[in-house]
This record gives sequence, structure tokens and C-alpha cells, in this order.
Amino acid sequence: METIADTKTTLGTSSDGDDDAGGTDMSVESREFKKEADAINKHLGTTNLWDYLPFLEWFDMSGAKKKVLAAMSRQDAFMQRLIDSERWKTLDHADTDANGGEKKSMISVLLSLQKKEPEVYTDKMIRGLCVNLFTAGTGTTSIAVEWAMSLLLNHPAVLKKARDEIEASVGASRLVTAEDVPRLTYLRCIINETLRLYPATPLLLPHQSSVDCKVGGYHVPKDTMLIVNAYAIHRDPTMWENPDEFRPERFEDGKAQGLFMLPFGMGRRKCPGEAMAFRVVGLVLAALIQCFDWEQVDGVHVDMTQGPGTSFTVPKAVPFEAICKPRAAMRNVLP
Ligand code: HEM
Repeated sequence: METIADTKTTLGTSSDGDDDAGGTDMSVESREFKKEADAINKHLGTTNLWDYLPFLEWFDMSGAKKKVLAAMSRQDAFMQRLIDSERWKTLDHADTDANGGEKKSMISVLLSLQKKEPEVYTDKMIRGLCVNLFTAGTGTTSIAVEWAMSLLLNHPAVLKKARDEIEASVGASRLVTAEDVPRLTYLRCIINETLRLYPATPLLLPHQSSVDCKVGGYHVPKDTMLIVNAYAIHRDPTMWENPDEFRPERFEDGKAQGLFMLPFGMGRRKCPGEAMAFRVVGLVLAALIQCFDWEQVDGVHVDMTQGPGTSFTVPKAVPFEAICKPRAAMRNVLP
């Protein structure tokens, strides 16, 4: 029998934003974008004296504002290059779909709208929208995958149950697809339980009261910055039984209905990417579980310490590391 070498795999981003380990298979464009995003994140999450003494913003003594603005301008130029290249593709195929009938990219959809309403869909607006979605949608989902894999490695029974579900629903003759994910209900419980214990953005995004109001008996004046501690809510022992335990079963058969959790926020400013996040995180986890056998490195529990946080997200302090081996059953499917 052919032997398949075990591979030590590292996923994700350490809390200092330095992603050497996970970045080796990234495209040049992805690396460039990530470099600027990391440069911005590094400063966005820090406390600035001008949060307390607003006049200090004018002096920018730490130089943080200057660095963030410079990185944002490089990110903007990068996005404009993507838009221009999509525009040229559209010109080349003036009479047909730029992608030859394939699914259109978001930029190409926005460029079609630009033709109809140029004053609304300006390049500046498209750049802003794309940067916003890239920034909000990439770090959060990769962090969620990393926490989920770490939890699975430390809970082999849960990992096995997830594998069994994929075996029963998809089998081993083909790779799991995005269409399979909604049927993998136990996998969804795992994602929910991961987001409960390790919400990618534990304090959501800061909100601001638009009018004077009362919250939980406290008077909140207009224009106050409000921060919701989702992390604490998700581990509230008055609500959740053994809140620190990783137990995806608590979400089975709608059992957790009515229990309060908000990893995507709530209300008008709730994350618009929730459905996409479940699809992407679900597909990545399902493929990793379906295709590989996983083991802890030297039998040591995966470190679950949380990092100090980069801007609004909280990744692992130590990136996820594990031994993975392609499954013999999937040899015909894996490239
Ligand atoms: C596991 C993955 C994700 C998590 C945990 C997450 C979480 C959140 C949270 C907590 C907020 C702030 C909500 C609030 O302040 O009340 C937010 C906002 C946002 N998210 Fe996500 N998100 C994820 C994935 C995505 C994806 C995949 C996209 C898009 C591709 C996305 C796009 C956005 C945008 C644009 C906002 C700002 C919405 C606004 O302020 O109106 N997110 N997300």
C-alpha cells in the first residue's frame, strides 16, 4: 500500500497579524491586500488618547492616523486596479457577458450598474464597497475556521460525529460542495457552538446612540459609544448550561432556540454576511473533515488561548497546528 506522509499543518493568523505560516499558498494579489489590511488593523484596534481628548487627533502624535491613511490609500489603488482590469474585460466582450456566460464577479455586476446610474455607482463607491466586504468577510471567517478546527482536534468524538454525518450525506466518491452544506445539520451545530464560545468579533462593532435612551435601567445619552459584550453574553451561566463546555449538541433539534446569542450582532446593523459566513465556514470545515485525518501534534491539546485581538477580531494567540493526513478513501478525489 502506498504510504502517505503526515503533514504538519498550520492554519490562520496569529494575534500579531503576521501570517507567514498560512500565507505561503496565497496569490500575489491576496498577499498584497492582506499586507495593507494588517497594517490598518494593527492601528484600528489600539487605544488612542484622542478617544478621550478629541483635540489630540489634530496632532497625531503616535503617527497612527498617518500610517492608516497611507495603507488605506494603497488599498484603494489596489482595488482600482481590480476595477480597471474588470472594466477592460467588459470592453473586450462588449456584446456578451464578460465572463462568457459564467457567474459574474461582484465588481462586474457593479460596473454594469455604473453604466445605468453612473452618478450613484462611481468607482469610489465600488472601491469602498469592495474594501468593506473584503475586510469584514475574510478575517472573521478564517478566524472562525481556525477556532472550529482547534475545538474539533481537542474533541475527537465531535470530529468523528461530523465525519460520520459527511460520510452518510456525501460519501467519499466526490468532494463535498456548497450545495451539500445546508444538509449537514450537525456541522451547523459545531459552527454555532464555535461562534458561541469564540465569537470572531467578541465586542461586535461599536454603535452610537442616536437619541437619549434607557438600556437595562441605565440612562444612555445621545451620541454615546455603545459596546456590546457578546463574549460575556454567550457564556452567561444563567442562560447556558456549563457555558464553557464545547457541546454542539446543545444546538441540535432547535434545543437552543430562545437562548440569546449574537455572533453577527442584531437589528438594523446586523452582519449582512451571515448566510455567506455559514456557507463558507461550513464548506471549508466539511472539506477539511472529509478529506483528511487529523491529529494533535505530539498528542498535546491545541492551545485555546485568545490573542490580544487585531482591531475588532480576536484570533488565537498561537495559530492552529495539527498533523493531517489525506484519507485513503479520498485518494481518487484529491488532486
Ligand atoms: C464568521 C464570520 C462572520 C462574523 C462572526 C461576522 C460578524 C459581524 C459582526 C458582529 C458585525 C457587526 C454587527 C453589529 O455591530 O451589530 C458585522 C458587520 C458586518 N459584516 Fe460580518 N461577520 C462575518 C462574516 C462576514 C462576511 C462573510 C461578510 C461579507 C462578505 C461580512 C460583512 C459584514 C459587513 C459589510 C458588516 C457591516 C454592516 C454594517 O455596519 O451595516 N461579514 N459582522
